[in-house]
Amino acid sequence: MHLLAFVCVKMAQRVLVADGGNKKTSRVRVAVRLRPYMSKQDDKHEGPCVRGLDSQNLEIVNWRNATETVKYHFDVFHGEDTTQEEVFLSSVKSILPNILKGQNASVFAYGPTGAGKTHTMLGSPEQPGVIPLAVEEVFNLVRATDQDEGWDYSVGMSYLEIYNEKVLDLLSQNSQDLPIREDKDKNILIPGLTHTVISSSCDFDKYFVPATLKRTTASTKLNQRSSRSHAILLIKVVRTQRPLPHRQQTGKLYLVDLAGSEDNRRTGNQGIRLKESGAINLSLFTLSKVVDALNSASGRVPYRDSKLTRLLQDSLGGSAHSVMITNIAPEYKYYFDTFSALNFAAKSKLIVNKPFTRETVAVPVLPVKRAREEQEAAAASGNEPHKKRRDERKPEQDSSSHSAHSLSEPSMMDRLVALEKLLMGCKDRDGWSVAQSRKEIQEIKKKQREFEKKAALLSQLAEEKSQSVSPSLFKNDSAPLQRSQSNAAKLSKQQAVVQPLQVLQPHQMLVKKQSVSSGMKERMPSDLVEIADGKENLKDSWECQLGVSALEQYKQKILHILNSGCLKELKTLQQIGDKKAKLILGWREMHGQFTTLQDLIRVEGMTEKRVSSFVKANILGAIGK
Ligand SMILES: Nc1ncnc2c1ncn2[C@@H]1O[C@H](COP(=O)(O)OP(=O)(O)OP(=O)(O)O)[C@@H](O)[C@H]1O
Repeated sequence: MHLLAFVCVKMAQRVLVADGGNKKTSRVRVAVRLRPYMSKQDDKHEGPCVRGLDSQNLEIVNWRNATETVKYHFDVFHGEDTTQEEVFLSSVKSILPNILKGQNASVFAYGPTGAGKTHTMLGSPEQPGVIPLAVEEVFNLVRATDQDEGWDYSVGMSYLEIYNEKVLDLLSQNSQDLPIREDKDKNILIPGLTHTVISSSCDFDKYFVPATLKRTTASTKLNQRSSRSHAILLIKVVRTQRPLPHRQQTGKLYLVDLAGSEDNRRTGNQGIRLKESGAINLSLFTLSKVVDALNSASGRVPYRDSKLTRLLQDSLGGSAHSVMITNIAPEYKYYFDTFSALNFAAKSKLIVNKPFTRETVAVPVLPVKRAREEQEAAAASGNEPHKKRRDERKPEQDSSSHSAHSLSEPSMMDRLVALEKLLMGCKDRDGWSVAQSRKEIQEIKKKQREFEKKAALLSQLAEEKSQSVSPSLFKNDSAPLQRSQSNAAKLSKQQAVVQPLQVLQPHQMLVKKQSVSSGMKERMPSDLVEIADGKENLKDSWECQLGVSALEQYKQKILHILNSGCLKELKTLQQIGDKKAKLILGWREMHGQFTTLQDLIRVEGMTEKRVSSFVKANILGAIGK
């Protein structure tokens, strides 16, 4: 053999074979699973607030008008009686063959805490969930391949959790926070993450079961064994062709059990639980922003804003065949979480991925090329030169325009970490300058504008869709979905719905006691009045004295600031500090406008009492001015 040829063969490298021309699109498939009704979760015996209509449709009571329902349409609806096997067969099984062809696939469970995500993904020995069933199916598929086609298969696994924004290896004894990197082909890599080759589903259990026991869980008021982290299991199938040039295809399957979105008023979280909850909600908030950005085709998708979205980059708007299973609970105490989860699921089904096969072949390369590729491989594994590492921190899009700022300005991640500190009530304000704050608000406002544009588009689409849906689709012979009659009176008070102020006509009220004195406070005493019908509705008499229309005008003014105010304007409101103003901006970005002041109850940290006090302080403050 010629010496040069020998060197070249010795230097053979696996290079990527692009098949970009074959890219087909694949919409994210969205399934919704309703957990069975649990009477112990319904201490007020109100019955369910949501129910299935058929295999794709469901309805939930409309919180604005309890006599109406809001209907949703998904790829699949799994009712309360659906078995684990049925969920697997109808939502997951069909995407698995793709990973044997070198394509990526992902299944992730989303939903409020206690709604059944872990049950769906993990299950129990008696009722195995998506993870054990999918792993078994992968081995079945490998066994069923035709040996004569000349491919060898190898299956491996990695397993990690994202806990308090740290990536921890569940297959390692002493895991540190692991870095996330992206190679030149946009593959997300975690240098240092354990990859274990497995030969059967029994072999899988050997590693998976003890690792799962290490996952961070804790008891909250809503779930005795609540997952406090996002768990991501990666099953990697590598197939290598026996004859030269040894083509190699790698398919990855991500099985994700997300931590539940949480309302800390109901979970009773405090201390460490509250801190975990802040991290969970922040990453789920970023997930929602990613979905919004993908739907609005707005250019930059904020994948890098949380570790979760960075790792799910390929599943949402990337190259994976993705299935999202949204778990919901039927009891009224989950009502608003269920409503948000359904809205998130509805917008996720608009996302389109572009799956394709990533293949490498062994080809001879010249030493100079090898040197460059080695550099790139080093970059991916984190051992690159200093300059390269700095480049990696650039935002995903438009790197040229950002690079000039990269040295002087903190990254989005840094600012989010600072925001996270604030959300967690940490007093450390280092690196949180006015300029940064302002810049962040600009970004939030920009996102808000995009959101509004998208909301208009979505409502237009929804309208078009509702016109095109045949009436029989929502045909429903069952009795209307309503709260149990015996509790209806109490319930109107528990829902975040304000009774129209007109019902509080002065002639209907009996003044129980009234203080007589002068001055601002005395003009608006907080004495109690009783509604003539003898019900428990007690109202501050300052509201009565103000008159219905004046009161409504003040409320509308406050609502206007809540819906359109920037950070500074929000902070002009009584009882709204920096932290609360940011939470309001965040809520607006996720859910749009507040319909009534009572909607504020849905903002983290706001209780019914705080909302009342906020309304009172602001109206009295405005009158006093
Ligand atoms: N489809 C179902 N059938 C029977 N029981 C269920 C079902 N879904 C959930 N459960 C039960 O409901 C409880 C809460 O479920 P699970 O722990 O899976 O919720 P989760 O969404 O993972 O909550 P978290 O986010 O707090 O971890 C568990 O006791 C679980 O066994």
